[in-house]
Amino acid sequence: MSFVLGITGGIATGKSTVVDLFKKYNFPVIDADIVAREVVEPNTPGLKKIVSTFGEDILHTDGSLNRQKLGQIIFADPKKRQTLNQLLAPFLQESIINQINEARRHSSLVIADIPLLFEAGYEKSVDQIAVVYIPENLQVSRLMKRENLTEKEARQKVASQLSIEKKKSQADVIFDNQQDRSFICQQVTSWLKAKQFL
Ligand SMILES: CC(C)(COP(=O)(O)OP(=O)(O)OC[C@H]1O[C@@H](n2cnc3c(N)ncnc32)[C@H](O)[C@@H]1O)[C@@H](O)C(=O)NCCC(=O)NCCS
Ligand SMILES: Nc1ncnc2c1ncn2[C@@H]1O[C@H](COP(=O)(O)OP(=O)(O)OP(=O)(O)O)[C@@H](O)[C@H]1O
Repeated sequence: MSFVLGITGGIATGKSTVVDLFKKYNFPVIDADIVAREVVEPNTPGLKKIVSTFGEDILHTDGSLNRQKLGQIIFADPKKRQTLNQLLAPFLQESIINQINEARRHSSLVIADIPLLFEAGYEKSVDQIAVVYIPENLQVSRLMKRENLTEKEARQKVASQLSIEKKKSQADVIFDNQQDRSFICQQVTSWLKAKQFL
């Protein structure tokens, strides 16, 4: 029986940093952000639904999705964000669950990197949930730095998700990313050893 560890956290709390460590140990990773790109590639039913809801203006001239424009719309408007989430949820869920099941056949440990794990209800699809945690003010400052945003823009993005404190309170495992990368690396390695995956 293989074990599925769901990894989540808030935007810019360090999920990719943690997931990269699992990749270094060669554990398979399902990345929900990649799946979210695949289901809206040109000529997919997902993209057709987006166009029928948000209009042709949401496309680049080559017919691909203008992600920046859609991001600007949905991070500023909770109703439109909910519309997009509901519209994509079935496509995302089918693909994520299929990929998890496929990876389970080849590995004793499967990592599912799902930023919106709690918001989208994937709790039952994984065996344990790890939350990559930093306090909100640090989250805002790392996000501002990474994406060159103003504080207002960064706080708007952070507010579009369940708060990091609520996520932390629902976690089975907490990876604390407030210090340097060697500290988070130690926590991941300890978890792998405790679970006898190393
Ligand atoms: C709005 C979109 C087009 C923006 O694309 P962009 O390339 O700029 O960002 P990217 O996809 O890399 O997402 C970056 C981060 O934004 C956050 N995020 C993405 N979508 C949402 C959302 N609907 N609500 C809250 N936060 C979100 C996540 O933390 C994610 O890791 C894109 O994020 C999208 O299609 N979102 C809806 C799909 C979704 O729910 N993705 C998350 C999978 S769990
Ligand atoms: N321990 C750390 N110390 C300082 N900076 C860090 C640390 N961990 C990550 N960062 C930086 O913080 C930012 C967010 O990290 P990362 O991209 O891993 O987060 P994420 O949760 O995957 O983000 P998103 O979901 O938004 O893609 C990046 O610019 C990264 O370089």
